[in-house]
Amino acid sequence: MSATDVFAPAKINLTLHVTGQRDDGYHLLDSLVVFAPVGDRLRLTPDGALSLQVDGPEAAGVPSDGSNLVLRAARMAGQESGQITLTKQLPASAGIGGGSSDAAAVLRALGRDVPPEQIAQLGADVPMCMKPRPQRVQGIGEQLSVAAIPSLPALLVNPRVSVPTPSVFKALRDKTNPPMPETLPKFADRSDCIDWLATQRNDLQVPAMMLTPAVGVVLEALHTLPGTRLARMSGSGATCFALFDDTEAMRFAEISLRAAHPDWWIASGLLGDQVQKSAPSMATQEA
Ligand SMILES: C[C@@](CO)(OP(=O)(O)O)[C@H](O)COP(=O)(O)OP(=O)(O)OC[C@H]1O[C@@H](n2ccc(N)nc2=O)[C@H](O)[C@@H]1O
Ligand SMILES: Nc1ncnc2c1ncn2[C@@H]1O[C@H](COP(=O)(O)OP(=O)(O)O)[C@@H](O)[C@H]1O
Repeated sequence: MSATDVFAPAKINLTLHVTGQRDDGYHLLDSLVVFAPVGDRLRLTPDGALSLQVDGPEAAGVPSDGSNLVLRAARMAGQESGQITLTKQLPASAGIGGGSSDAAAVLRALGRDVPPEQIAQLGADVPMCMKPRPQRVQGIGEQLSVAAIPSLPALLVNPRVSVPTPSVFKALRDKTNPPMPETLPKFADRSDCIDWLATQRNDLQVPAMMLTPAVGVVLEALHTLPGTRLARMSGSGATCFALFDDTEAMRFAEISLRAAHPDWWIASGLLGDQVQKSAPSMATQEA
């Protein structure tokens, strides 16, 4: 039998409003999420007992045992056989949901009906990664509604410092912040969308910068690039994104950033575009 290849795109929180906290400690969110054409790749081969091999430029430190979300998702779907190779292109613990997107990609590839409540047990980010398209995410990550977002030329930048999500939530002082408007605006065009995004927030950005000063260094570098319209952190960090008016401005800024910071993980491409299953167009560079 032949192998199945799946693409697990990076998740970007264009906004991330923390609007409350549940009794169990989980935080209520209101977030606009898009996906990028950069991501991990998975190959599922149907022979032998269920096993996982992790390779690729970002594999270091990613577990290949039963704690990997890929194996947890496969077992949850009732899969007992087959070799899975996970090629990590996304840095781990980076606020771009790498592990969650990997888990969702396996569930998509296996095509079994797993109840949404079970999928959410893999992680708050996994439900939104099941259908990688622009969406508004509420609750603790389980309430999803499709959103209309124009494609956004972006740089994604990680200073190669991992940030544990629980510590960032813990460091957030005010847990109850305003949500996004009940009805999202209808964007006339890309520029209109970026203008509106600039009025919104990532409430985890300040606590992440306090815990990890490198986040502030990245944001400063992105703000000073030519053509940056908006720079913000994604998720709990440390990956940040910068948005541009067009792909030319994005590429120009990318060249300058790569020259200044050859040690950072940098990717570029159109966020929110229909993510291609097998032919991602985002360029990445290894350190
Ligand atoms: C912050 C976000 C925003 O999209 O992204 P990342 O930074 O992980 O990419 C997510 O909510 C993260 O989702 P995920 O990383 O899957 O979370 P989980 O594994 O379920 O939870 C990790 C820890 O984050 C905290 N957590 C997570 C989600 C949430 N709504 N409230 C929380 O307080 C809890 O401390 C939890 O123990
Ligand atoms: N497939 C996977 N890819 C990356 N990390 C994984 C995976 N499975 C489990 N993990 C563990 O999950 C943690 C969070 O990883 P990740 O999903 O990349 O974080 P984030 O959502 O912040 O980007 C890592 O520290 C790693 O130990």
